[in-house]
This record gives sequence, C-alpha cells and structure tokens, in this order.
Amino acid sequence: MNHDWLFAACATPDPDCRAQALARQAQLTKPPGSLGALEALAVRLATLQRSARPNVDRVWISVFAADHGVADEGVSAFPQAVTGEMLRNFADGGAAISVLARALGATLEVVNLGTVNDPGEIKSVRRAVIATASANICMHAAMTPSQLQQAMAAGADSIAAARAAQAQLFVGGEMGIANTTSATALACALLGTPAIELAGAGTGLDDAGIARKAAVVERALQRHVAATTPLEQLRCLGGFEIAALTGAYIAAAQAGLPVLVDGFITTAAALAAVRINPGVRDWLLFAHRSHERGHACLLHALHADPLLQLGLRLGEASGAAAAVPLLRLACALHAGMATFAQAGVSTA
Ligand SMILES: Cc1cc2ncn([C@H]3O[C@H](COP(=O)(O)O)[C@@H](O)[C@H]3O)c2cc1C
Ligand SMILES: O=C(O)c1cccnc1
Repeated sequence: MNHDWLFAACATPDPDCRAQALARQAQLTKPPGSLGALEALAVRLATLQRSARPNVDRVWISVFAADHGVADEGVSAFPQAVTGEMLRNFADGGAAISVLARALGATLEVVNLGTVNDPGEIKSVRRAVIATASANICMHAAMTPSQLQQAMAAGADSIAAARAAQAQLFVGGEMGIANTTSATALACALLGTPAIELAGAGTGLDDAGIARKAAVVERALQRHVAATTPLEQLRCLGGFEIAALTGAYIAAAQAGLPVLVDGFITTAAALAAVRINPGVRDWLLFAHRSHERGHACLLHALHADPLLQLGLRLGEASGAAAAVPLLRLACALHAGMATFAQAGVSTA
C-alpha cells in the first residue's frame, strides 16, 4: 500500500507577498488594523496565492458522500437512507449547498464514495464508490488499508480537478448519516479526549441520545486502542468521506491551493491531515464555529480562529460557503481602497 504522497512536502507561503500585503494595508485610508479580520484575511490570501491582488472569484466546492456502518448503533436522529437520497437532492439543486453554491457562482462537485441506498448513476455526481458503507467502528476498522487509500486518492482527484479549473479556493463538504459519530471518534483518538467531552447532537439527538452516542464512541476507541498513528486512527475510526477530505486537504496544501474548512466533521478531517503532514496547516482558513459540541475543542487544537459563529449545524460545506463573501470583500478592500497618498488624506 503506497501512502508516500501523503508525506510529500506542502507548498510554502510566500513571505515577500506577505510583507508587500502588510505594507499595502498600512497605506490604505483607514486607521491601521481597523478592518480587523478582513485585513488579516487579505494578507493571508495574498501570501498563499503569491499575489499582490488576491481574489476568490473562482471557488471550487467538493461534497463527499458516504455511509457509515456505525449507523447500526442508532447514533443518528435520521435513517441511513438519507445519504443516498441527498445525493439526488444535491444533483437536483435543492440541498442547502446547492443553493449556496449557485448564489456564490461556485463550482459544486458531488462525489459518491459509497451509500447503502445507492441512487446509481446520476449526471453531475462523480461515482468513486468504494463499498456500500465503511464498517461499524465498534467492531471493525472502518476501512481496509486499500479502502483508505482509495478514499484519500478520491479527495486528491478533486484537487486535481479544482486546479484544472483554475480554482482560487477549495472548499470541502460532507454528507453521511452517522458521520458525526465517526468524526467524534477520530477527534477523541487524535486529541486523547474522552468521548463524553466531544459527543454532540449531530442531526438532533436529545441528551439521552448523546449519552448513548458517547458510549458507542468509547466502545470504538477501546476496540481500536492499538491505532496510534494519525493515519491508522483515520483508517480505523473515520469513514470514506472523512478520508477523502483528509486526502483533499493534503493534496491542496501540496499544490498551494488555499482551503476554507467548514464544520465539525471537516475540521476532524483537517486535524488528521495536519497530524499526518504538518505543512497542511498553513493552507487552512477556518470559516465558522459550528453548533456541534466538539467543534470548539478541535478548532482550539488547530489554533484556529474561525470567521463566523452562526449556530449552523448542517455540514455539506454550508458554513464555509457562508464565509466566502467575507473573503471576497477582504480581497475587494485590499485591491480597491485608495492609499493615503492617492486620496490626499493625512496620516497619523
Ligand atoms: C436531510 C439531511 C441533510 C443533511 N446535510 C448534511 N447533514 C449532516 O448530518 C449528518 C451528520 O449527522 P448525524 O451524525 O447525526 O447523522 C451528515 O450527513 C451531515 O453532513 C444532513 C443530515 C440530514 C438529515
Ligand atoms: O458541524 C458540522 O459539520 C455538522 C454538525 C451537525 C451535523 N452535521 C454536520
């Protein structure tokens, strides 16, 4: 099994572009620092895109869908059939991310990695089916080594497609009933945190449901206590779409394509990516803090300060899509504001 590409060097952000962008921000007609996070975003994007005038007009969104054997443990408020049904909804344009992508003029790629209720060929859904579902993590490793490899390669394929389309920003999303359980188990293993601290409501569990979900996660952690590397933890506790996201984030960082991370599940995949290849961290921007209980802890572990906190708890890349207009405004301000000299405005 060849995982060598995962450890190849990531691109390095350009310190000269950073210095130039900081110098320009200091000359724009505003008190220094007064545009706060919008300034930092413009400087960050200039550094990552190696450009004096960064922009995120061309946004690529990939939503990875897959089912999870751990759904058998009754950990979701919704039935497993929803994953496959939502594939058709994505394709028909009715899902939240379909609407958001349209509103942003972003490209939306949907990838079917394996669903129990498989809708079959759908125009505009990429089939990269690995199996009907990952295995129940309470009993087995979620994936075989070969399945892990396939899933991560499917994520890297999306980055190749995004680059071919000259995307300036990559956004990953996910759809998979019970995947907050898998993401919680992965996060607990990566962070060494007990399940009860990270388990949350997902699609809408009540307190008793959350307690049962935490017990399921603890069983999975016990079952896979021998998994001590991040790659093994991902293989044993993750799922196809989570591994695809991890592969996509690593490939994006290696290609020098900035990434905007979405919610709890994508952040768990991002933490796995950073643990596997630490150079990935430079390429990650964080869109929002989701309502899901464990998200704050994951963000803290990544030293991430997300832009928004809107009480979203959907996934599908919806929170990242909601933050794209802020990135665009940051770029527009950086490019379009007059300097003190140009406008004849006195400096301090
Ligand atoms: C109709 C519907 C659309 C969704 N879109 C994203 N999710 C979100 O909810 C699921 C995770 O929550 P849990 O672990 O509790 O199952 C994932 O599919 C996630 O993307 C959805 C869930 C539903 C029901
Ligand atoms: O934050 C998320 O990504 C999330 C939370 C709940 C359900 N699905 C996704």
